[in-house]
Amino acid sequence: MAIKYGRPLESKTRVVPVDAPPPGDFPLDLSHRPRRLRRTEWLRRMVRENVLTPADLIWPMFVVDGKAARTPVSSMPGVDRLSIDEAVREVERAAKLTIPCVAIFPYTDPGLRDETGSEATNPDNLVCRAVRAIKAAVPEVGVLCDVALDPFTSHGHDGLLRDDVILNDETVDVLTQQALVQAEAGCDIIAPSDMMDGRVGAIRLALDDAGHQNVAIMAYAAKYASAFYGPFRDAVGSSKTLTGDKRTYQMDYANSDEALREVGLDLEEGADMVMVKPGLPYLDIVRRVKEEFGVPTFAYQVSGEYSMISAAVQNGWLDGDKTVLESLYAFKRAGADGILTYFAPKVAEILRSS
Ligand SMILES: NCc1[nH]cc(CCC(=O)O)c1CC(=O)O
Ligand SMILES: [Mg+2]
Repeated sequence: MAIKYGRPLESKTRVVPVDAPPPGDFPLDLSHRPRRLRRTEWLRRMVRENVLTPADLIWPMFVVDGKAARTPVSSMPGVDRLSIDEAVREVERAAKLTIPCVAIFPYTDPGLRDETGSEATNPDNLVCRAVRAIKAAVPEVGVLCDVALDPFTSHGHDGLLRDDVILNDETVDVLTQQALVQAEAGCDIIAPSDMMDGRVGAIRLALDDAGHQNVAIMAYAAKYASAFYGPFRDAVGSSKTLTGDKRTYQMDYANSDEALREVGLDLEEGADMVMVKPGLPYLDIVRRVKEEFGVPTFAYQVSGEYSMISAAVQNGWLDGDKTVLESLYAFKRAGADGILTYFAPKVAEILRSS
């Protein structure tokens, strides 16, 4: 892949200072000169250890009710909420760019949100309608759906809330129904992002009972309670109503061994793939998970990471293409098999043109 940098320093500047020691002291008697392998683009390409391709990308999109509508998410420059017809067009674009999979997140009308997130299990909710339309138009692209109640609850939490406590087992029951309506709509990958205990096993069992043996599960297994999710909550419309934080179910960012226990449990319960989230600040976790389990391991470059880079690019402080490529190569280097990123279409275009 051609990353174009400026001309090499040597060709612009005189390296040897005028009053350098006499030329007889050079060359140094070095046994190793690692720079030899960095000398030219063909050589750098030849020894490159990791490669990023469009097949590494999962493209998250936000859908909204309406027709021919795109509404910008103000805290995510360049990202719009899409009406279903617009989302279908973007998935067609994903197909052309050979992006294998998209992830669909709904902005649920506030009037449809309630205490128990009942819209989550409506077989005709926005997500299910979007999935049906996408699979009908572009069946060759995979569709992943988040399982969690936060886009549907009036309080913005991922689970059922009673006396300020997020109920685990009762929530798992609802999530199982949510997964079923999504699978029924044609979703290929169910991705529980709620961090309730035992939900992967319950969902696997329910999917199998309903004949959905081929629907895969990508567990948000090591999902941390993170401030980097802020812009996403704007996008799905849960930030204004969210009461408190999610630290009783999402992980403490001070922990690392715990991530391995969480991943181990989700795999035992039947997860096909696991995810670490957020992304860049948690590459140590990606590396540990990949080394310990050797299963398909994904990372989510979350909304806050997207917005940080985009804001700096908008200000002219960072070069967008180079920064985005570098950030995604970092995931590959850490051992990720793929990355959920809002930069997916942009990156696929960069990769295609280089
Ligand atoms: N449970 C829902 C969910 N699924 C993905 C994200 C965050 C994604 C992003 O920030 O891009 C969240 C938000 C949260 O847990 O509060
Ligand atoms: Mg867990």
